[in-house]
Amino acid sequence: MPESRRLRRMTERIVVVGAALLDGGRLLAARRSAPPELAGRWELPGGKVEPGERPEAALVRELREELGVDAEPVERVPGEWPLRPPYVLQVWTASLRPGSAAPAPLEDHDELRWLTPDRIWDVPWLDQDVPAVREVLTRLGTRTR
Ligand SMILES: Nc1nc2c([nH]c(=O)n2[C@H]2C[C@H](O)[C@@H](COP(=O)(O)OP(=O)(O)OP(=O)(O)O)O2)c(=O)[nH]1
Repeated sequence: MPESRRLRRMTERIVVVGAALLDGGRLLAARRSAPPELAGRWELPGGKVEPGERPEAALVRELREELGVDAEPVERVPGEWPLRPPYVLQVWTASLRPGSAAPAPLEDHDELRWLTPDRIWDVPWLDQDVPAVREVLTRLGTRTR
């Protein structure tokens, strides 16, 4: 690992952006296919913010790579949730831009599901995502679309 990256890891937290992708009051959940310890559990699609990258830009990039969609970040969901150090999860609500393809599980996931608020807990979310999803849920139907 380059020295700059090593130092960054020692001294800083690295943000993972998760997208609360919303459509018609439903939230998109994605089932991880890897690594083995996370496979089968559900998460908010997204990924690591690269050095120098704005989190909103990382979110748009990750959703294009993982789901093949053209997404627009809407607003930050307040809070920050610890993952395996040095990672922390931050969440933005997002919507599909007009003309975007429908989400498809292109990489990292093997199933996607649009969940209505009453169905949010039907899937086994990653333990570390539960508080973030709970926060998203409180905003569904109020601050969204
Ligand atoms: N995307 C995402 N990652 C999560 C969530 N919850 C959680 O613990 N993680 C973990 C899984 C991974 O260890 C890390 C994010 O890695 P990733 O594999 O999704 O991101 P990436 O595409 O940038 O990764 P990489 O393969 O380039 O290293 O955060 C979540 O809700 N969304």
